[in-house]
Amino acid sequence: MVASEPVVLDPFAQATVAVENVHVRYKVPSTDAAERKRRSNPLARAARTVFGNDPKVVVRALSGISFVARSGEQIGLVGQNGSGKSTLLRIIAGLENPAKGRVLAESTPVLIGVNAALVPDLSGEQNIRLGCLAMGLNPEQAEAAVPEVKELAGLGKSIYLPMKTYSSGMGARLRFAIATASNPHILLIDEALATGDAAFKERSEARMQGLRRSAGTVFLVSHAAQTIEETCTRAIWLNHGRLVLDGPAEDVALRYRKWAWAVAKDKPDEARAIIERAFSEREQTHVQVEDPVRPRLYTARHVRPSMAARRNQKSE
Ligand SMILES: Nc1ncnc2c1ncn2[C@@H]1O[C@H](COP(=O)(O)OP(=O)(O)OP(=O)(O)O)[C@@H](O)[C@H]1O
Repeated sequence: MVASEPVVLDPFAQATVAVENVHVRYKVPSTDAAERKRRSNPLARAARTVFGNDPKVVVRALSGISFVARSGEQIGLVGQNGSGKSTLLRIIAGLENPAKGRVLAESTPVLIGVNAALVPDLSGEQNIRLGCLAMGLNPEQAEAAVPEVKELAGLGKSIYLPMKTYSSGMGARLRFAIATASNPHILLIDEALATGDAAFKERSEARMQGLRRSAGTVFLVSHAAQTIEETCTRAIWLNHGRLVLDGPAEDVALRYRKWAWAVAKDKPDEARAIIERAFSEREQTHVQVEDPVRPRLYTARHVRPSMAARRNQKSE
């Protein structure tokens, strides 16, 4: 009997984004008096008193984040305030460089609200054209996208008014509609859906489903575990910049909700136990992207005739 071959599943099949051991640190001034005392020698302390500079502390926004996103996945990022969700989106969008590690994407990721260079003095309609051009559409494509973006934003006559007159929710709706107009393969959304009303939520969810069908990858940051459960296929839970759990959206959202409940009810031991259990059960993803090895090209001056060829030359 012939032993059957082990089946090797390719975890990178249809990969759209690979995040490889990403670390992000910020060096920021701190007014903490204890920090001031602990960190400085008398000379530095005297200099700070004179020049008024606060000592710098390092904030570790992300520590060793690794995962691979694939086509058709809608990935929710959950975690408490300051856990690193927005930082991760900015790193994927290429707006910041990690201190260590790297991100590879198969096409340009579009981050809602930042990539679209909108101008407050222009009307919503003019901003649609501008935003579409900024995302790489040509003038004809931008013009053709206007009606659909207007309809998705659903701002009525306000679309003809300057954007500076919009409420934050109206601005968010327009940004969402513009960002999805270019049919990005990789779409990054930071709480955009939370700002819309019920009708807009329905339309934007339908639009996101359309994007998923067209084999894109959507990242969605939300504090609401329910939003993640309802709209995502997979979820990543971040805590203090570390990846706690990465798995099916329902499973991750359920555990995150239990943890948030324990925190809210002031049960730190229970909350810690939930995090530790999640850490211990987590399957560590090790991402290592192999750079293609370029064949070395030798110029003619490096090509030396073989010994035999040289002997033949001499004997002739
Ligand atoms: N530009 C920056 N300079 C210094 N520190 C920063 C900067 N941006 C983020 N941080 C810090 O990095 C950590 C992660 O912040 P981030 O905004 O990614 O968290 P978040 O999970 O998106 O939070 P929230 O849910 O409140 O939006 C925080 O401690 C924050 O203070």
